[in-house]
Amino acid sequence: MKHIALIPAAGVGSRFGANCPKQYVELAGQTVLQHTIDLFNQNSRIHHIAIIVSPQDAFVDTLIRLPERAAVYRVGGETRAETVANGVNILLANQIVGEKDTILVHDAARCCLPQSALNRLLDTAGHHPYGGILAIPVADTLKRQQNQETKIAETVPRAGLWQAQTPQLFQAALLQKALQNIDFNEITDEASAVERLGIQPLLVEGDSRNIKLTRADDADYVAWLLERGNA
Ligand SMILES: Nc1ccn([C@@H]2O[C@H](COP(=O)(O)OP(=O)(O)OP(=O)(O)O)[C@@H](O)[C@H]2O)c(=O)n1
Ligand SMILES: C[C@](O)(CO)[C@H](O)COP(=O)(O)O
Repeated sequence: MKHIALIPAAGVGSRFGANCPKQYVELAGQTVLQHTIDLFNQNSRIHHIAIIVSPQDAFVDTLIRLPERAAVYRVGGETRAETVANGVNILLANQIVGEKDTILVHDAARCCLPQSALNRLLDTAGHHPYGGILAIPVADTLKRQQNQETKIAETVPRAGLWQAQTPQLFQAALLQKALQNIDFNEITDEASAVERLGIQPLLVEGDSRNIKLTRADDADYVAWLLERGNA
């Protein structure tokens, strides 16, 4: 059984607001996507790294150094879920991944994933038939807003609530089935698609450093984390 990393990198980065998609912004000496590719390339347990970009991507060929274990697939979709579904389909159709091999879906924008968290996910969920995801227990008090207004409707009890991170790891055939015949706009992570099959993936303790570069004001912290190195 092999572990394959699938990196959806077909987003436009509208919340980040740079003059190119945020995965191609340079932080700590190289692009965000290059940092993400390299962190999987540093882990000998990862057999292949599949980078899924949009068919119109104008950056990947010039800005990314591909390690031997990695390949680019130009099958990105309109939504993150569609990008992942297209990626899983092409990997299975071309027998780059077998049905029982695991796929670790990881946001290109989470370029600070520590190796310790990646190994914890592989150790805990790598052989589990229902897979698992990195996540961290919610630490802040949660408020629900009143309809569209910026006033508090209620405080939501946080006990038992976790924030989902990536990687999200599943056997390839299960992930393909979960992403078939669904509304991609309703799916914000792979686990929620698998949950719809009545399956309960594992929650594996993530790491607060595994943040998703989302807005411009995340950039300084992400750059600082990258400069320190990820253990
Ligand atoms: N159609 C899409 C949309 C997103 N992604 C990827 O999914 C990851 C997480 O998405 P997000 O952080 O939301 O990135 P963007 O969609 O680019 O950002 P925004 O929503 O601000 O436009 C990113 O690596 C992004 O490139 C993708 O592959 N295909
Ligand atoms: C998959 C994810 O990173 C888990 O937290 C998140 O749901 C992606 O959300 P986005 O809005 O597509 O960035």
